[in-house]
Amino acid sequence: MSAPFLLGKVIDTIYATGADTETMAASLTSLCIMLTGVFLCGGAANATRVYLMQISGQRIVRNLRTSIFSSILRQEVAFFDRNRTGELINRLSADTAVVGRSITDNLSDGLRAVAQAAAGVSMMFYVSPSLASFVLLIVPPVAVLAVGYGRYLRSISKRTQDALAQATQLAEERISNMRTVRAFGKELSEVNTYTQKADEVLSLARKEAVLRAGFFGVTGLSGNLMILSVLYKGGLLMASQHMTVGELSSFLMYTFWVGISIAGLSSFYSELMKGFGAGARLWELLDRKPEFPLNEGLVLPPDQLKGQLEFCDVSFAYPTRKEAPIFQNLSLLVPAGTIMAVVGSSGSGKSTLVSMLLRLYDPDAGIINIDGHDIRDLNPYWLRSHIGTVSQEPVLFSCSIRDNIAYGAGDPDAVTTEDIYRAARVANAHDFIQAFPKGFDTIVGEKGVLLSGEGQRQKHSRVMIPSSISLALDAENEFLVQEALERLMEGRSLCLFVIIAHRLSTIQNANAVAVLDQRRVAECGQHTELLSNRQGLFRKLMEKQAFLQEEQKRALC
Ligand SMILES: Nc1ncnc2c1ncn2[C@@H]1O[C@H](COP(=O)(O)OP(=O)(O)OP(=O)(O)O)[C@@H](O)[C@H]1O
Repeated sequence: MSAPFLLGKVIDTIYATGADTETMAASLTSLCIMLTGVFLCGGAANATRVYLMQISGQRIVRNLRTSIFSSILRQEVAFFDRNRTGELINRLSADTAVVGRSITDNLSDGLRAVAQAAAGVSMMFYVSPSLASFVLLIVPPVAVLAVGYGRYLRSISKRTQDALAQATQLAEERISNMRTVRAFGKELSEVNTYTQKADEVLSLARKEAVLRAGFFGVTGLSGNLMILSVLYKGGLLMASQHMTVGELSSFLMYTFWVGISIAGLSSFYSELMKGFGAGARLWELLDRKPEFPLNEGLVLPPDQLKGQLEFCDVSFAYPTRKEAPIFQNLSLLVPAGTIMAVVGSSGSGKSTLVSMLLRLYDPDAGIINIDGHDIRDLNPYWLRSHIGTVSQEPVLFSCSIRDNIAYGAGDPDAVTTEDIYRAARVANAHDFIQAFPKGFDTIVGEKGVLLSGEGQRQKHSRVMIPSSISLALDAENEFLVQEALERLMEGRSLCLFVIIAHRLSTIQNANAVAVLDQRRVAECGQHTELLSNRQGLFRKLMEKQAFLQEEQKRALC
């Protein structure tokens, strides 16, 4: 006897024979044994399913996270001007978690619900195709409703994740600039701003809850409608002798079964749509092709790299501020083997010049050449590995000083302790690092300004750009940094230096000085020559500088 009829036949037999208590007991016992068997097997299968889904789910999330992180790190620098740290971190942690949930546990539950529903519906059709067709008339309107609901849920989920990303962005910025927040006594107002952002997330979550409740209500109701229609239509069929009691009872059971599966399916569908919403930005990130290649292009043999640098008619505006050009038709030639100091008032574009040389941004017009090669033809990875920079913002990772110094090397694992000491000595940092109780093993915090890890890397540099020696440094540190730079410049066979400098002592080491003003190189020549021009910009700049330093000194006294 075929399985779908089995249960119906058992009930029919009991009903038709007016079964006595023993027959009833025997039937119930065999039913219990069968159910216990199914229950135990089901338990073991379920446990295996949960375990496997958990493991594979975590693996999916891990793969998603690493692919996204890799995609983020490949993007051009302008991408990071548009997408801020906190937001990206949120994508990496929260969005991937939501997507992970929707495709792991949920997918397994969903597949089970689909299989259960499919089996239930097949049984219904097997027992009575006409009754099944009638009962399932409810499905098309529910399906249409589900599509609309799914779309809306997806958009809400996307908005929720966006709002969450903004909240994380705000928190990240404020926490990482805690000193500024404290200095201005902005703690309470920042808490209020964050609360507003958190409220936005809450109000979207509320909308989602209402939507979900509505949808679950409708699917629950549709299950009940199915049962009512079975009772109504099945009763008619039974009265007209087209259906037996057993068939109707078993049909009813399968309808229950399908009703429960539909509840499972709704939950699966909701989670899936939520995952799609949260995943929208992740797919965008994954699919995004960086505007610049990372490691493609021309690599010059070492003997061909002389170090002549030329900016020809360069015009540039930051992609996020196209309306405010930084350079217009800027031209500058730095012959090989010379040291060029670049000076200019704050905001005149000194750092931008360096960013362009490092090919973090491409000019909107004009060309930047190194030894006659347009830097757009050169391999950016190779180019940067030959340019050493000393940043005015010493960026340190939260690990030991030793690891921070080694980070600058091509292969940090190959760096010896002696290399690290040498780099620290060159950077004038060896003695004060040794003075820490844990020396080079001292753990520095995020942005724990102690020293720059570039010493290592500069060993291999042919072009070097120490950027602004910050005025904010106190007198002693400034002297140490100056001295370190001079030491770096002395003992090396570098072809070209571009120094971005404020101090005359640094500028004096240069063969020529370029003064940036009004989006171009306003003056260029030897520093003595430029200083002798009383009306010249350089002269004015240096006078202002001297005045500021005098002020600073007085403030220190
Ligand atoms: N990533 C960026 N996106 C948009 N604008 C930027 C960006 N970086 C710098 N700017 C703007 O470009 C202009 C030039 O900045 P840049 O940092 O190159 O000047 P600078 O001469 O190095 O200044 P300072 O001496 O103060 O360091 C400034 O108006 C600055 O606000």
